[in-house]
Amino acid sequence: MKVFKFGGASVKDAEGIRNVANLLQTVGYQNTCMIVSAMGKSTNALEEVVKRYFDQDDYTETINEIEKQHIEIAKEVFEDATDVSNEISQFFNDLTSFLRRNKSPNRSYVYDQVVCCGELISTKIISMYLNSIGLANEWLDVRDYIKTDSTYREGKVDWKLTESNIAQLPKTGFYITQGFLGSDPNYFTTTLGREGSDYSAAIFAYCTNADSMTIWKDVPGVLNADPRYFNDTELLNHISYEEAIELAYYGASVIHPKTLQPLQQKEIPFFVKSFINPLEAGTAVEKGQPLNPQVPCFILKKEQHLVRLSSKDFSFITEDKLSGLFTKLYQYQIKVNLMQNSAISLSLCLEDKYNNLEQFILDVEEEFKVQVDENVLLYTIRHFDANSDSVINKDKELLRQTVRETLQIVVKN
Ligand SMILES: Nc1ncnc2c1ncn2[C@@H]1O[C@H](COP(=O)(O)OP(=O)(O)O)[C@@H](O)[C@H]1O
Ligand SMILES: N[C@@H](CC(=O)OP(=O)(O)O)C(=O)O
Repeated sequence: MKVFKFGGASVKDAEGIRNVANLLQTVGYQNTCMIVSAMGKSTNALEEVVKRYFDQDDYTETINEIEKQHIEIAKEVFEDATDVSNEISQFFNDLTSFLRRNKSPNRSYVYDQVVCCGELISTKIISMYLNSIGLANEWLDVRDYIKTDSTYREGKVDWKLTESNIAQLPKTGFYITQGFLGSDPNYFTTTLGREGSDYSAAIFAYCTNADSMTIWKDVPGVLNADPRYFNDTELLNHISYEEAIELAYYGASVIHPKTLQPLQQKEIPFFVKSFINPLEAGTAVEKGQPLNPQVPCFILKKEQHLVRLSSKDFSFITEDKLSGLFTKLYQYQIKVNLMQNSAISLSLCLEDKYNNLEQFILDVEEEFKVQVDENVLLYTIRHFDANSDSVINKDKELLRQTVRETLQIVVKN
């Protein structure tokens, strides 16, 4: 069994869907489990529905717009789109009636019940389309396979149950299922964190003992920097699991950070390839492979906040104070991407996905003097060399830290 993952960019429109069909015919699709994300940016659009619902704004227009976009794509790829359009409309009717019936004030729970539509619909359209052109496949509801706890928006996988569910699948066949989704013990939908479809693919690869896993991207593979922000990027032909984990952890968004660990555990060969040129080798991630070519790798994380905490009374920032601060950061779901301390101050480069920073600051400013630089940039350079500095505009450098082969620099935006 091999596992393929197609992200939103690969299936964003009719041309993308046709390209996926051609790709499958070119590289083969027998004994394959194919994990697919929502089309294009539909998860963002569904997030808007949730926002409107809780803001008590009209959300039906937004739902109608998303439904229309999917039906238009379906009409472009199917000769007769009646059946698929009915299926699509059914999903949106169910979504609207869920929102009308819902009494739960739990935003994260509602979020998961709403945004799951993106993946459910994209896989339905693609599965029906591939069947219609002779690529016989079976559509699976991933919520029958990937089981999680009830941490909505960040479901924690119950590996034992998930493994035994996926073990029921015959190892031959061509399956199409959703990335990003799971279900909790009550069969309510959960999601695995934004951009979590790479991780879903790794879960399937792990649980099927896959021969390989390939994620198909709009880039030739893993590059030594994100081509959106850096010029003259180079393709990394081979990297080790460890290197890939480090790159993903520091923010190379081409691979979701949770993806590598399950693959590494079973040493499943992992490829990142271009869905535009599927026969090109891309990047191979394998055990013990040295970085090839040996070049510095640049990672940019945007929307960071640099927070400097210093004691008001000149007392040392000791372990007990650090422990209190980190407990609060954990409670507010604020991620620490870099820290540096001195006797009486602590600098933290933070990511505030859930908009809790203001609350955190209010909570600590009785004890600490707090200075904040909002919306700063964090650059990480793995395997930096003497020339690496010149790549980054450091006019407004705020912080610099070197740990072995990794240099990190925080700059003003
Ligand atoms: N080191 C890197 N190498 C290649 N692409 C990168 C890297 N870092 C970030 N990216 C970005 O990742 C994008 C592909 O990942 P993503 O958008 O998550 O794909 P999908 O959602 O389709 O799975 C590329 O378009 C590129 O801009
Ligand atoms: N659709 C989800 C899950 C995902 O992984 O998408 P993509 O593969 O397009 O990054 C999201 O946008 O977060």
